[in-house]
Amino acid sequence: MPGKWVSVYALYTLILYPAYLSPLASIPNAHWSVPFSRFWILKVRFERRENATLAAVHERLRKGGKGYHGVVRTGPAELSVDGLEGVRVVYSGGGRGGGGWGKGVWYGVFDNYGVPCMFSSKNTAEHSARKRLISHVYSKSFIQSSEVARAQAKEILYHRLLPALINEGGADVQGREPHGVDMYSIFMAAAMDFIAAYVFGIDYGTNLLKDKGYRDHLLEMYKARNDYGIYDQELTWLTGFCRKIGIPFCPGWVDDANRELGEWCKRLCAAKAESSESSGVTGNDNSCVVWNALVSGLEKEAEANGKDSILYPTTLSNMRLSVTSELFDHVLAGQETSGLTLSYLSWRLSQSPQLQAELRTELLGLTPNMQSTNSNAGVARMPDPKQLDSLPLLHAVLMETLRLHSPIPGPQPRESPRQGSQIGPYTVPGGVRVAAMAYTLHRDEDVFPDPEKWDPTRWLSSHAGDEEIKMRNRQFWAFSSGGRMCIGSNFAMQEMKLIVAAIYSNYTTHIVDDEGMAQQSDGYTGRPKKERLYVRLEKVV
Ligand code: HEM
Repeated sequence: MPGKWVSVYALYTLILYPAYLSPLASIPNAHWSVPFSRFWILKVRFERRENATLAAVHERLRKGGKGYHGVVRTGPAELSVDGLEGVRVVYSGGGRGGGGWGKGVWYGVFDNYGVPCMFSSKNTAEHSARKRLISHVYSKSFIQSSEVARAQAKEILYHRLLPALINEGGADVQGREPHGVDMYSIFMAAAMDFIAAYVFGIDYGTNLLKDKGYRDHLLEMYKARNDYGIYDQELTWLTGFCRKIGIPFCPGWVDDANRELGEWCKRLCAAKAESSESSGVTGNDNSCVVWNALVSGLEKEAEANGKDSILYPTTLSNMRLSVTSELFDHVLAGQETSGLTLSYLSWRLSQSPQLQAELRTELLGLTPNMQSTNSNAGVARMPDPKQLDSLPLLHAVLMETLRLHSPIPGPQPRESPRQGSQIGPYTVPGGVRVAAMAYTLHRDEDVFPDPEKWDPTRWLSSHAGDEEIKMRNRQFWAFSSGGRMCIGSNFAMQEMKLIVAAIYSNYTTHIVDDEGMAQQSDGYTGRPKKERLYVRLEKVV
């Protein structure tokens, strides 16, 4: 008899409830099996085809018309949302139930040294307290007027980036045939040098543009870290269990790479901590803007609230590692995203000499412009950041690259608040994993016609109406949105514009070997298949 009741209970909990009675049962399924099991979505994820698959599901349902409200069920307690309404509810706390959409265990892999950083912190209130400490130094007005950021950019662009293009064989040098430079590697290095300088000061940051050997090693280690994170994110219980009983679930070299990267950042922090540099010296490229803001913010918080602070358990009680964990995240988050965007931008521009010529004309209108000529050789000329930011074509090529080749195209999962929420007509109970993707938002044909085409004119008022451009800006999601939106977006935009301006004011680029660039990986981050891009640089005179 008990066997009968067990069967009834199993039938109810495994079949009837999830498929017919759960509040999620009225949401269209991405696959018939999703109410009962995660098997389908895990398979799609591990085969690295989640973005394209979910985009096709949303597209099919949208075209079907009736009954589609931008929400698709992807697992027993998982949803995928597409469209601005879902994004507003999940990422900006709109709709019934308001805020409280937090991050779940999925982001635990971004804890460094076992200590959370802002990016991985789960509790919304704690996250806001962390963000408040440093968000001012990442604001657009602060960055545009920062003499420190300007001095650091000048050093990196003129004394590292432009020389590296020549040294690494990409640029014409009299008497030498250029064989092409790996711009992917160069851009990764430039992005790291920029963010590391802003965090630690120029001397205590990195110099990967010069140190190609360590750059290659670092990129290899980073790759290992990225490729295996998915196991911990999706099979958390299994990987935890395997660790407990001593069974390795990923190759030893992955753990070694993670450990070495962690030690590398600890060394950067230790060197900074031991330095005698005083904070905030105007115009001194050795000022460590983010370090100063974070450390002084935490010290003030400790003084004001001590053990009562919301940051005490995870951060103030373990200051040194917490600071290291936070800054480690900034340098890694700031490197790959900007490096990928610049690589795709350069790849696209290299296919269009005409567009390069138009961009150069625009760049040479800067006062001063960044062209180095025989008469101004060796003079580092820095444009006004506001003027640089207002160049329409430069902005358009960057926005279009971030749209079509978003460095984070994949799902950004959040957990519905305990009290539940409402997305469109659907009631979503607490604890459901819900995610939107830049990949689908950026391919909405109504907003971006012919979405697979890289077309910067979509962003130009000379080619598109004001309302169209406004609509595109609203749908643009490369940096996410709401309280957990990218803190580095303004820094990234300025740094990338400076790098593009420095290169394209002086060179025309031609593709030598772009194998793999067209195959951007399908996952949380989108990297080109071969992780390299060889171009030849021709000096413009
Ligand atoms: C092209 C450049 C960049 C892109 C496209 C980008 C994109 C993003 C996205 C989509 C998120 C949200 C991810 C999620 O919630 O899963 C994010 C968060 C974040 N990004 Fe960026 N990012 C860029 C550059 C940077 C830079 C330069 C920094 C350096 C500080 C940075 C630091 C962060 C941090 C700390 C967060 C977590 C913010 C929070 O939780 O409040 N990013 N970024």
